[in-house]
Amino acid sequence: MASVLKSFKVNAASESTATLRSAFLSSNASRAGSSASVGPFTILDSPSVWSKVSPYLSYLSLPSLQGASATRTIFTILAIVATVLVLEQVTYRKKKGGLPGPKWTIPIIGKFADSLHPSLEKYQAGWNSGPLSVASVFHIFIVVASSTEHTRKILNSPTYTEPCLVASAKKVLNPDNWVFLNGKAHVDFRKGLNTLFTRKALATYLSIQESIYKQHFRKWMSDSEDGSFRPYQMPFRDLNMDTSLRVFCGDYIPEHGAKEVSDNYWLITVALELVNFPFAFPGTKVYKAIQARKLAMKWFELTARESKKRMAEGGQVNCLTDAWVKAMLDAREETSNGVSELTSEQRRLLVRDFSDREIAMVLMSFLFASQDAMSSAVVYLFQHMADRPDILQKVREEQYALRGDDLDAPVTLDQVDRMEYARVVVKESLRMKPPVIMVPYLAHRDFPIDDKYTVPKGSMVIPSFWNALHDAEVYHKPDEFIPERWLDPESSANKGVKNWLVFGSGPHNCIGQQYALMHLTAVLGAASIGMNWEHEITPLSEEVEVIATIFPKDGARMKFTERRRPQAGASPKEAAAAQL
Ligand code: HEM
Repeated sequence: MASVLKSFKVNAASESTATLRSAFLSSNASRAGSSASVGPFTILDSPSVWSKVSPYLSYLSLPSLQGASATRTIFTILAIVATVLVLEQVTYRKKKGGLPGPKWTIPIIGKFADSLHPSLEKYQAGWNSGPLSVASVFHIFIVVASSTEHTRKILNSPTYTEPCLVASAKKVLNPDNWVFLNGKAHVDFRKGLNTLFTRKALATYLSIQESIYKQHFRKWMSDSEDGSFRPYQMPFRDLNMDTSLRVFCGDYIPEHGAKEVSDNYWLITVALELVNFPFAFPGTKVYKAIQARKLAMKWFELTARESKKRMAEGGQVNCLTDAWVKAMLDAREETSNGVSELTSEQRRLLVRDFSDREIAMVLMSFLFASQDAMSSAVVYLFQHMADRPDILQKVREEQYALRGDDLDAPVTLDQVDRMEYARVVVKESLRMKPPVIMVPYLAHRDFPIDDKYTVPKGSMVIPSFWNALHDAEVYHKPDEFIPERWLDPESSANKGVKNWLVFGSGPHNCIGQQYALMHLTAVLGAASIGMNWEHEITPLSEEVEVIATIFPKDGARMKFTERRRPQAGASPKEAAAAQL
């Protein structure tokens, strides 16, 4: 989402934290300046402090306060504050009902301190405390769901819930971006985008992808020439960014434009935090993210403009934007000719003229939704494979069998479809380490989530996927990497489709999932025959860092070398087993 598009990152902005900290420190400092050794009552009672406070009261036109004795005023203020604090606790306890969670909420900030250092362990403690648990951060009442049933119910109850992005997302993405639509408007818009993920469209994207993978593989191998291990989290991210930009925009964006978008995109990732400085003042993370979005939008609008021109001239579809523009042109033409295979509904959705800006905003939403999730998925895919050479060997065997003698021939979508083993490896990797562990939704009305508890209107309600994807009843030995569990159609894993929540569920489920699975399978296939790679296992390799999505805490330290071609006449099994 972004990360994760809707990924709930409870990691506060460092500058907002800094602001809070400095506000706190400066308030302490001023107290220290007036009378460090006395308690707060005495501080505020002291004439020097009162002389500072009084002009502000007069500015606020509070004559009654000016006239009253300082002590009475202070007690009045304290009584109001105490009432507000008691009310806060009473409201929290009422909303909490009998659910697990802190008995009392820390005044005003709630679990904010915890949210500064999110960790999988802390989340797990909450998920394991019950199918529903609660917390509060800055008066936002949060209900976290950890069971498959509750999670699915939240995702599939659009009359009660809607996705709610972190506050900064609207500023970063533009409030009129389609991802903020709900209900029928959302369903309609989304139907129009389905045309971007048809088999025909995916085949076009695949032809772009492989050459980009190979460029990155070459770089990783050359960087590893000195034999040292390096963290590969960012290089994996770069591979995804390059692939996404070329798949979405083809060659409409020049090399330097793609670099500009890629270099600046990180500013967007880091601004997607639950708590950010509320105003996008220059220098803040949100401000920087908005500049990064403007820059990306400039290139995406250029893509839309140029694609419209080229497609109108009968050009070939070379990227996702072309596929969309062509579908719009075809729908319009077929409608005017009266011959169309499209349903009237499809025509209605496609014939409308999408402006360059609207197209650019969709591209922006795709990049935003995919970049962090895909990066996390690729990191863990390479890490799992390096840690399980026996499984990588089976992946290779399948690749050698499918590709035959010509390992340089471009891979086809039909071949990717037949990469059955690589596909289950990808599926297992996503199950073990789901890139998106939860997505924040908002209860826009009282939401009876089960027969015992109703989520109060206005609460944040967070479906989380980890427990569903590690449910021992569905996934035998859930913490072991067993791709074979997916090979038997009768296995509990295959029968437990309701637990497969990697891409969410319901009206907002991931629109890009077919493309994501195809991309991950193709990357794995190409890497397995082109490279050997090793992972330096450190004490932090299995520790999970939550940065919108999840990453190994040591940044995935790896090195890559070229994998030579197998000997002529070697069987796929021999080729896969050989040290090449
Ligand atoms: C491994 C990669 C990916 C993962 C794990 C992932 C996961 C998710 C999840 C969990 C959601 C929220 C679902 C819900 O609320 O029910 C989501 C939504 C979304 N994803 Fe993905 N995603 C991935 C890749 C992609 C890609 C490649 C694209 C675009 C090309 C994409 C576009 C979107 C969009 C646009 C939404 C919002 C859909 C809507 O609101 O209707 N995602 N994704």
